[in-house]
Amino acid sequence: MWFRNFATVTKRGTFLLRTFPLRFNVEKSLLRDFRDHDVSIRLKYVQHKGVKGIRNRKAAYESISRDENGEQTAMTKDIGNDGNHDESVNLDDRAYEELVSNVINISPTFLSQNVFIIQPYVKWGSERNTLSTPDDQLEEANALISSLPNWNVGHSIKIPLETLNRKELFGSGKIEELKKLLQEHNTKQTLTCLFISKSTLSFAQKRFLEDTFKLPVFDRYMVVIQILRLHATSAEARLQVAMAEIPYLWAQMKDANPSQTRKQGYLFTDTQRHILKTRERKLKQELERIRDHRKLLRNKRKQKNYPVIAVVGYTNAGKTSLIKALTHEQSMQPRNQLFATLDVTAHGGFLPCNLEVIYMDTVGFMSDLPTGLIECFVATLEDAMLADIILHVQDESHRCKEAQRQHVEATLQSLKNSIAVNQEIPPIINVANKIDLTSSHGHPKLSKDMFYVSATERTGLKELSLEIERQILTVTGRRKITMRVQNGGPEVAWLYKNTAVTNVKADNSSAEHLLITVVIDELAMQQFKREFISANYS
Ligand SMILES: Nc1nc2c(ncn2[C@@H]2O[C@H](COP(=O)(O)OP(=O)(O)OP(=O)(O)O)[C@@H](O)[C@H]2O)c(=O)[nH]1
Ligand SMILES: [Mg+2]
Repeated sequence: MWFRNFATVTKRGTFLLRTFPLRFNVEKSLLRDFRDHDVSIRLKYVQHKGVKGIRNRKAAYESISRDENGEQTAMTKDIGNDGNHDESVNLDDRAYEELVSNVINISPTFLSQNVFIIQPYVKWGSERNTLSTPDDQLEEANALISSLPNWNVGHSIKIPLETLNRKELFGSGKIEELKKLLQEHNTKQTLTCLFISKSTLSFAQKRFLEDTFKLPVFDRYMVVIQILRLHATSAEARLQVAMAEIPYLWAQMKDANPSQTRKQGYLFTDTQRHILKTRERKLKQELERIRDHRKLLRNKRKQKNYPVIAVVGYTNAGKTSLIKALTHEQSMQPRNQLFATLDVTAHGGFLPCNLEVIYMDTVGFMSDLPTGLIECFVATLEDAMLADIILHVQDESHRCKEAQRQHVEATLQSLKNSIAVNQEIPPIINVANKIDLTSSHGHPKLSKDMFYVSATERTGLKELSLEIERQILTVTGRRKITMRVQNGGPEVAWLYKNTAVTNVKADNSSAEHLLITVVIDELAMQQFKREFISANYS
């Protein structure tokens, strides 16, 4: 029979429906059907397993750890990137997905959408955004939508409001205005949804707007979550994105007025709350495990004594492109999309003095995102905050570069407080990228506080590398010194093994000696002195 797919006959001749309470309406009709056929039904809630694949992930991480203890050849593996190629993770959870799609319209499949964007803004008073203009905000809203494949901007407008905190967001006058506008732009019924570019809308606001305009309504949180879901490929990123959804779902559930939601066909049951709680707990445990794993990797890097340079900045500023230009790592893929990078990854490179360093690529920042969303990525940004220096990459060609710079600086400050209370922010080198797109291209400005580069045209990189080197040597207590050593002696092999050899030349005063310039830290210096005390170094 057709219902055999989700029902089994028990020994007592009753049916066990393997279904989920969310489908209760469907089940009720099923019940009627079954009653008509005089069959007794016993409903059974089959407990979903929450975050599936957790055991797989444990095995995956154990295998990563095993790998690390084994033979390692490539530098990238050596410096310990997290399980980016871990395909075994499976976050599929039908019950949860159903809850998500009911509550926040997040679609697991990325259907094409023709979007009407509304950018609300406050003209006067304390709620006014002083950092970016409504046009800039609208441009960012457009970029967010364009970051999703098959999502097009049908039309976009700015709407001035007195406050963003009105219960229904828009007053009745504005609602009528918007209805007319929508009619004008939707004569062929091609618009599929509304995007209100505000960090979050309350459950009530969303339902009210959906009822009024007869279209699904998205806020920034929902759009960003869709982008993050799409771009999250590694185990860690997927867990973080999964975690990022939870506070939003809780907030929506808290918002929902039971009588109103029941009327509209949405009812948050205790079972749903239980699903959410279970998933949240499991995700937290998993992320905690990843955090510990990252700590291990960090300690390993520390033991290897590689200086670490964290590359941070606003999304799309060119962080990945800059690392690619500095390391020549061809496999890196910069993309013209917001939140293209969702993992903190390590990439090996060399400074002009030949010192081997690690560049950490990080998740981009963006303004007007709820803190819950950012907090989920905090663990990965921990690596950045504990680096030796930070490169703050800024898009020099962007109209809102100043607002973006301020936003990143403020976020770094707040990260400092939330991650490591006693930790000072590492020294920051400011990098103005994409100068090929500015009028000063060809005549780059010179400033000691800002390094002007083009990652794609590879201009300004030499000066930047020298500054990185200068700062790295200072903060890590390394020195660049020239030693006079026996030609072919054990000192030469020792120096090649334990230091970065910058230059080697013959000693004009003695054919038996070489002058070797190395970058060496204090510990290695002491060891060298102990082993080759008679060596003549200067
Ligand atoms: N013209 C020009 N384009 C650049 C330059 N640097 C990066 N881009 C482009 O800017 C876009 C974003 O570059 P990414 O390197 O992915 O930027 P990102 O900061 O890593 O972005 P997220 O990972 O999304 O935060 C890509 O299309 C790059 O090709 C540059 O110097 N000049
Ligand atoms: Mg990137």
